[in-house]
Amino acid sequence: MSASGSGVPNAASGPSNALKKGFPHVDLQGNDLPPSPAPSSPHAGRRYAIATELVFTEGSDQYNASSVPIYQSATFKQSSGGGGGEYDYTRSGNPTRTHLERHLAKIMSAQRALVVSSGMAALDVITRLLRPGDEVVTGDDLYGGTNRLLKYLSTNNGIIVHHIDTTQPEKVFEVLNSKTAMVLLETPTNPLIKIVDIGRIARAAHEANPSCLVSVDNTMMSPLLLNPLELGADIVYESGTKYLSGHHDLMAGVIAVNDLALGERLYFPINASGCGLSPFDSWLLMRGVKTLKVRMEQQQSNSQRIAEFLESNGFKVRYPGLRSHPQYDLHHSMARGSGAVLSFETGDVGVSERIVESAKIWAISVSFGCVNSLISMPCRMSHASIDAKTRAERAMPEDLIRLCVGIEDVDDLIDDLRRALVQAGAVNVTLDGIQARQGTSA
Ligand SMILES: Cc1ncc(COP(=O)(O)O)c(C=O)c1O
Ligand SMILES: N[C@@H](CCSC[C@H](N)C(=O)O)C(=O)O
Repeated sequence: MSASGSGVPNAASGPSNALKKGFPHVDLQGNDLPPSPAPSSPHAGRRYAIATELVFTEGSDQYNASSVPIYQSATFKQSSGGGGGEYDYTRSGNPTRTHLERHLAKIMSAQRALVVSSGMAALDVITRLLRPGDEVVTGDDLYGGTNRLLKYLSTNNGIIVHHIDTTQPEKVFEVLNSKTAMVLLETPTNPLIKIVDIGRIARAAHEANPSCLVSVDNTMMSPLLLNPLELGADIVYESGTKYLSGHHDLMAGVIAVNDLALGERLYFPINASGCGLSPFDSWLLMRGVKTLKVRMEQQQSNSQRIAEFLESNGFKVRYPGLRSHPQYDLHHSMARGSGAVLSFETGDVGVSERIVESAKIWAISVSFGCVNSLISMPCRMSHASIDAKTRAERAMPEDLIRLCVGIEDVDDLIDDLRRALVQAGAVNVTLDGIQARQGTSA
């Protein structure tokens, strides 16, 4: 529809070329359009509770579209030969991506957010801040892909990587020094669900080297449950493939910072390499994030019931919602919930394999954060890129089963798991119920 409201563009009375250059908002048919459609959530910071902010957006879309338009365009016409338009080329910037970035910055309580093509692309962008000779201090339980990228950087780019048990801050303090350029933390860790004291380690890292960048992978928690920037981190990043989008229909990575100069340093490699998120995936992620709270709440309450079911039947379960978790208090001093990933041991790799293969509702799949429940064996799947010797040194149980809990009916999930445990021979069945087999659980 034309801005005049007639809906019929008048091509015959279109402006001259000179006029078009002089009036950038006049379209080819001569309609005087509202300003360049750059929909956004322009207010920095949250004004409402997160449940509201997740769905609430304000924009300057010319047609007041409720859902952000997908600007599926590689280039943007300029009003003069000197360029200068808000957007020129989608690798450098795109209105749909900007809309998402501003929305995420608000939700993540950050001054700036950047969205890229995957969680690993986000870490790649962050580690491009490093120079040969720089030291990185990180955990000994990390997502396999993170471990792989760090190994690549230490083998090929002269970065010195220290893998430390970050659940013990004193061990971290021993290696921090003036060359520590980055501390890279995951909490809870994937897949051992270990908890890291972000604030304590961030303070020590900044003392050792004031320009050290403390980066936190917040994928397991999402901004709904944890805001690492508020605990002293400089950079927070997440795989948007997981909870932020929630449906396993896209790959994305999100980086958020409060320091705008740091944000510019991170934007540079995104534009230079071209890993910014595509317009369509930006739109999908924008749609997905609106339901983060309802999804996560259901996933968490299901997880709590499932963790209690397994523990009460004699399995060693790792989940921060269980009082038996050795860092229960630390986790809940930082986070507003326990998340929806848990892992447990059976004591026997063969038994674990049979459980995974006997489950029906639980899909055998890597990843987490989806509305569907997933089951996997990290040592064979998500963490297979960590060699067996390193896995053993880091005490990763080969029989570990990871459950990534979805939004299904929790009784159905428990029934399916119980049946898989029985079918796999993981439990003794008596009139009183089931119990993990003697010697199979810790
Ligand atoms: C904790 C964690 N961080 C980062 C990533 C990387 O994300 P992506 O798969 O979107 O590259 C993953 C999984 O892939 C992960 O589990
Ligand atoms: N083949 C992939 C495995 C991805 S694992 C995805 C996710 N982070 C998880 O923990 O399940 C790879 O080699 O990266």
